[in-house]
Amino acid sequence: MNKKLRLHLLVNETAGNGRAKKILYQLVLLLINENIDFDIKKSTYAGQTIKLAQEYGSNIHNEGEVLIVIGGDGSLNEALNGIKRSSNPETPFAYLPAGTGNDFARAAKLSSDPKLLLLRLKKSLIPDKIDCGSFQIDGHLNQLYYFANSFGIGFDACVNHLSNISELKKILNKLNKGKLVYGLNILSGLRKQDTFNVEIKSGHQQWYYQKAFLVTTTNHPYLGGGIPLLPSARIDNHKIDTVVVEKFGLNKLVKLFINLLKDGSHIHDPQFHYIEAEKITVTVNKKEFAQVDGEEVKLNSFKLEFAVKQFNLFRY
Ligand SMILES: Nc1ncnc2c1ncn2[C@@H]1O[C@H](COP(=O)(O)OP(=O)(O)OP(=O)(O)O)[C@@H](O)[C@H]1O
Repeated sequence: MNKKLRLHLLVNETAGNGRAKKILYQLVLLLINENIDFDIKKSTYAGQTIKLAQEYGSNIHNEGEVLIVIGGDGSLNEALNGIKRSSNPETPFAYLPAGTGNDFARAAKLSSDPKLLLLRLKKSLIPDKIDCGSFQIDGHLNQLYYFANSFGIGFDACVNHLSNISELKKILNKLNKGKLVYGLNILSGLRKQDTFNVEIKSGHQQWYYQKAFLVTTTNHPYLGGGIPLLPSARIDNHKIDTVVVEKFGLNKLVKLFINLLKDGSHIHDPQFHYIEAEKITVTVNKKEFAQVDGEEVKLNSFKLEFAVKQFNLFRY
């Protein structure tokens, strides 16, 4: 017998340039039709989803009560961090992808159809354990942060930065083609991004690269709205992967990009490296562009301790 559902919707209406609003509307119609109790909280500023999810996780809930987060990868990141900071960090939640990139949903094979989510919740309220990454910043070791997708230093973060400030993104977003901006900024990123030294440690092993231009620790294959940087990465193998790519020229970039799209053989290139581990330390002693789950991070240098963790998600 199913428990009576009571759904708490937590929405970033700015996500996906209108997509979150549309999905919220579809879900609400469905809930009214099916006579399912619900309430709605909307984030009114960047960062508020952390607070709202933390409050939710810290309250006691009856069986049948479910938090549903509606938004893009940034909103998912905030909800995950809020739940993990709450007094019940294992609190499960559901996620309806409604952003422009939706990389986590692509990796977890989540649909943005509210009907499918509702069917799942009516069938079972047992959540699934999904990997996420955690990181600590040297000097702030008492605070653990989480990511569902990736933490990137260098090229991908530079492209992410250029895309986020791009006027073109606003226009293309309106045409539902916001993802294109990331592709268009790849060339500008290649010109802008310098190389840097990176030191990586995992267990007793150590690696040192002098001409890195992308260092991304990832929970799954995708970045930038579906680019399969590391096809072998999995969200349920209880490992995270750190990818290091050394600088190369435009000709090689084009060749590698074709291989990446064709069959994933770019990973065999001698300038492409990846390390799979449960724990990994990444050190970059220089200010570089950085992103976590698509949102910009500002740090003057990086000594980051990454680890794989898990969270409870109603997968469907
Ligand atoms: N009311 C708000 N006004 C402005 N920004 C907000 C508001 N609510 C949340 N945000 C911020 O919007 C950021 C981007 O949202 P989100 O990532 O969910 O959507 P997106 O960028 O369209 O999707 P994706 O990251 O999948 O491409 C979030 O990191 C969050 O901090």
